[in-house]
Amino acid sequence: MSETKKTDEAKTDAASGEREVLLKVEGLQKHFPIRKGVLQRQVGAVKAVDGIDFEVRKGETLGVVGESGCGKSTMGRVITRLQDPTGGSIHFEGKDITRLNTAGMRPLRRDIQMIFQDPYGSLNPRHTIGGIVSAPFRLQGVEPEGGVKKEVQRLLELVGLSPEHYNRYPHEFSGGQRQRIGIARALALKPKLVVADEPVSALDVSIQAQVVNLMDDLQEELGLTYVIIAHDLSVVRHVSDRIAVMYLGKIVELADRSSLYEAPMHPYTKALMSAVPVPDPKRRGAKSERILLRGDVPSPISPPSGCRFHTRCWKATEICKTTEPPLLELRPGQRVACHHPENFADQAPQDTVLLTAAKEAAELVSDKVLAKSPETEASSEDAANDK
Ligand SMILES: Nc1ncnc2c1ncn2[C@@H]1O[C@H](COP(=O)(O)OP(=O)(O)OP(=O)(O)O)[C@@H](O)[C@H]1O
Repeated sequence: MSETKKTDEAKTDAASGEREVLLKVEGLQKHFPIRKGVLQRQVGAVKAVDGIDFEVRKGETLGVVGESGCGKSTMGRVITRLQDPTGGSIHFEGKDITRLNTAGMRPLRRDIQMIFQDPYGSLNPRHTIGGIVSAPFRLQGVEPEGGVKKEVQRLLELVGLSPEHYNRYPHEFSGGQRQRIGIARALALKPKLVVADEPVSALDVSIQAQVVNLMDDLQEELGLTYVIIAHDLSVVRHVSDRIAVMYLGKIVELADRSSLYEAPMHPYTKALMSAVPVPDPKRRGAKSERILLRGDVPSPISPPSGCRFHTRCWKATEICKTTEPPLLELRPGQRVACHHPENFADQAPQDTVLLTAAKEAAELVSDKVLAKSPETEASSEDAANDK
């Protein structure tokens, strides 16, 4: 994806001012029960989201990244209350919305909106664009000033479409245009929080940046707050103020964008970052730093003990298998859950013997990466000696 318009400095400046908290999530869980037999007894649960804490401040963009199956979409659906959480709490503008029922949530539906990944599936093909974008007004019984049609046409212009598109049907539009229609619909009621689940991943790479830029411009114009979910960092890297990295239902790192890019601390973050192509010619050697993760994300039905990433991590030692690392603020604005973080002092220096899985994982990591931290270097030597 090409560069988005905003400069790094502008976003960093915006992030640095402490702003009011709009959304606060504590200990959030979403477990899907697995039932079996005639009596449909519960025999287990898919722990899609398994205890996460974060806040979103007014006017900021929080990017949420992680591989497929890490629980990002579930998190998005739970914080917008499209699904009920199993545990934990969600506060919006200081109000506890964790257990609000449909009627209780109705007024909040104006303030919290969601944009979905699939611009083809999320628009009803039998409805005109006018009908689709005006639906929120009908559902909420809102009559905008100047009438619905005028407001819808204004919204279409706002997202870069023509007001003449009002009577057309979704099939007449390209993927990028359809996503603009989805954005117009989400913005109709002037929401305070927009949760966008993979908003551009179904689109052609050439138009991904256009849609992300549009969202960025609209944020400035309308004072929106975003949570943008993506499976890799390339989409969110230029527009996020802060980024949360999710792995198997947990947040493993949460940091200001610049801290995350300059010095990622969780090995999983580092692996995700190494998968993003680097356009900078000065870093031509970067390709050799690519970290390949072995296998898929383990099952969220029975996640690995201790640190959930230990089965794929090249730094994992015994403590990683036995003790879950807490999400700690190791540097201001950078929270990490790791016993052996990158770019920071080892949190369990006494524990140096690598697990077998780590030795195997290390084979997929270039020497350059392993050599970056003295602790890893020592551990990889141990691994080599162990063989
Ligand atoms: N309704 C459901 N019932 C049972 N399991 C579910 C349900 N929804 C999601 N899951 C499971 O929860 C886990 C997390 O899924 P989720 O879609 O939230 O992940 P994700 O990180 O958004 O991945 P993707 O990018 O593929 O959507 C997966 O193992 C998924 O199979």
